Order: sequence, then C-alpha cells, then structure tokens
Amino acid sequence: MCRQYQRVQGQQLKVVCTMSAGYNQIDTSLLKTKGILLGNTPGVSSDAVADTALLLAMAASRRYTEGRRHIEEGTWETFEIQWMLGQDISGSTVGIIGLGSIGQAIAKRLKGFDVAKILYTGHREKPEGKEIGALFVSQETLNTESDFIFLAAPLTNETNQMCNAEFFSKMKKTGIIVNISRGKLIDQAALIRALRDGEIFAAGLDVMDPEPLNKDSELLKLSNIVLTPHIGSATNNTRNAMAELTAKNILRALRGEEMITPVKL
Ligand SMILES: O=C(O)C(=O)CO
Repeated sequence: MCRQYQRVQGQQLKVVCTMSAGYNQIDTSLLKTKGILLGNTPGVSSDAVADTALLLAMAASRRYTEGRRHIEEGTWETFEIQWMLGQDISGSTVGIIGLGSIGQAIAKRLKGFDVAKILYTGHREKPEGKEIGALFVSQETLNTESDFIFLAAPLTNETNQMCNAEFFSKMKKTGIIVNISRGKLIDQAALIRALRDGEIFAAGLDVMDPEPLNKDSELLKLSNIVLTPHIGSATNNTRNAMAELTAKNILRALRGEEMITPVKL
C-alpha cells in the first residue's frame, strides 16, 4: 500500500519547494531528469541570518563561551586588567566569502560597526560590492588580511571543505571565522586543531557537520568557539515569510506559472 502510494506520488509530483535558501540537501539532477520543478526561499531570510552572523562574530571575538564558563566555575577574576581580552570589530578588516544576499546583508551591518575594510571573494566582482564599498580580492589576500572571515557561500563541490588546514594556516593568529552557510564548508577536524593550537583566535558556527552535532563532539570542549544550533533564519517573521514564499511558489508552479524564486536546474 505504502509502496504503491509512493509510486503514484512519484509519477504525479510536479514541484518541490524547500523552505530554505540552500538546496544542497536536494538531488537536483534527479528532479531535472524527472522534469520536477524546484523552488527555494532566498532573500527573505538574509537579514535574520546576517544578524546571526554578527551575533557569532561578536560573541566569538569577546570570548563569550570562555567567560560564561568562568562565571559557572567560579573562576571570574575581578579587577584583572589583562583578563579576557578580545578582538575589536571596529577598525578591523573583514573578509566575506560569497557576496550574495546574505553576504551583502552582513557587509551592511558591519559598516555600522565602523570596520576599516570589507574584502570579498567569489566567482566574480559584483556591482553590489562597489555599492557597499567592498573590495574584490583573491582568496589568499582575504585569508591573510582579514581579522574576521564570514562564510556566506552556498555548499557546492567547489566550496565543500574549502576551509581546510591550509586555509587556517593562512589566517591571522588573531583571526576569527564565522560560518552561517553549511557545516561542510569547513574541514571540522582541521578547525578543531587550529582552535586548539591557537593558530586562529576563535570561531562562531551556526552550522556544523553533522547536524545535529554529536553531544560528545570535540567542538563542545573548546572554549574559543561559539555555537548555535542552525537557527540563522529562526525568527517568527522570517519563518513566516519563508512559509508564505514557499506556498506562493507551489501554487504558481501548479498553475503552470513561473515561481517567484525558482531554482535553475
Ligand atoms: O535558508 C537556509 O538555507 C538556512 O540554512 C537558514 O539558516
């Protein structure tokens, strides 16, 4: 009965819409072969995800996890001038990998923090980069010059594990990496080594590999990392906007109209 249902459903399926900007979880070539349309929800979640990126950057740069542990463990050293010193966002050089809708929303927020320079990498220089005042640079320049690196590129074959041991070795020792994209952009074992060995200062991750993260993960044992459980777009307004866009896309596709945000297969 169930198998029969699945077979009938498979034959009738016209459209798949994911309530997410990323669609790496979907077998796009299978959809293409079967002539099934795909829609996603880019844009409507960019502000909420960018807010999460800034939250992680600030918390990681000011040693949030370590500070919280000191309070809990009774090791809070009052009046110690050199204690718990972090990194400033103001006056810093920031690198954004992927200046799409989320990358741009991060850049706009950073301007309010009086950063000195915004660098970005991607496939090509973008007009939006000029408007924001961000400089298109090579990956190498971004790595070596940035105080903060934000990962805002989608997960593709090209970006999979792009932040590996070599990547971290090119970052500043005071550098901070923030990932609000997908966990697989980072070689997590290499990140753990870089954080543990003081090769970089700190990390802020909303996305990990796997998700949910194993509760015994080494990531949870580090104090120079701030973790949130993939809640980048998790606000009432944003999730409602994502749901509305998804519903509109489905209705349009079923009426034979162009979806508002189709994914090109
Ligand atoms: O929209 C997405 O792809 C997300 O992962 C939101 O955080």
